[in-house]
Amino acid sequence: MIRFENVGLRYGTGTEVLRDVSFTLAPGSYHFLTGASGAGKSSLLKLMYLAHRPSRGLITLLGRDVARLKRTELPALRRQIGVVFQDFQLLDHLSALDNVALPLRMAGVAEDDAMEHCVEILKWVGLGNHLQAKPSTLSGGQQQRVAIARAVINRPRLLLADEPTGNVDDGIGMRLLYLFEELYKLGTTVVIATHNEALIRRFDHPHLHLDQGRLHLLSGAAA
Ligand SMILES: Nc1ncnc2c1ncn2[C@@H]1O[C@H](COP(=O)(O)OP(=O)(O)OP(=O)(O)O)[C@@H](O)[C@H]1O
Repeated sequence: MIRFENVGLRYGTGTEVLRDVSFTLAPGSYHFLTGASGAGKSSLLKLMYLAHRPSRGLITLLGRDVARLKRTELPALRRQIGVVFQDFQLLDHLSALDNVALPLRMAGVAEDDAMEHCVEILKWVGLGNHLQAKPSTLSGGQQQRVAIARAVINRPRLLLADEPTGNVDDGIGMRLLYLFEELYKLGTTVVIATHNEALIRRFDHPHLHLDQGRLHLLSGAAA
């Protein structure tokens, strides 16, 4: 699913923020991505989404060597990936419901089915009373949940989420993790960056742990 070999990333002329990162994620695996603030978690997720190119090393994503990928091939690859980054990238002229429906409409899903599914998922993330709200009228935590609903709605092959429980209380955080768990059970490969030790202790998944730009794989029980 994802293979990194001796990957390094530097921004501009600065020092490397990721160094000699090597790992393989099997299809259908679930990993938490942990590490102190500034350790490089967001940078690693952005490499996995091809929002950044590595300064060195090899990345294979969904069976494709990223270095050989043409720019025109990028959108089709990204449509197989659900992402929740820290800036939620919602479309402000659309309602919460229409933001979540976007991936389904792009995939040609029948409108009635799409609506039913979107309403259901927005209710699950606690936004049943905000279906028609524009993102700018929602709180940060609510916008984050719209972004999460949009990322999971079409059962992506790969789900990447950056601090998805960062702006919500523990009850909603647990619901979100159950949502990711459901997706994982359906075969999605999941990588969740988080600081929330209390929540992730409830789920026994291995950790990709970043420490000063270097990656260590920790088993769920040891993490
Ligand atoms: N666009 C950028 N330009 C320059 N430096 C950057 C950029 N993005 C991140 N960095 C630097 O890269 C390092 C890793 O940042 P990153 O955001 O990946 O860490 P993080 O582990 O996600 O942190 P946090 O938990 O606080 O979100 C930091 O030193 C940061 O200052």
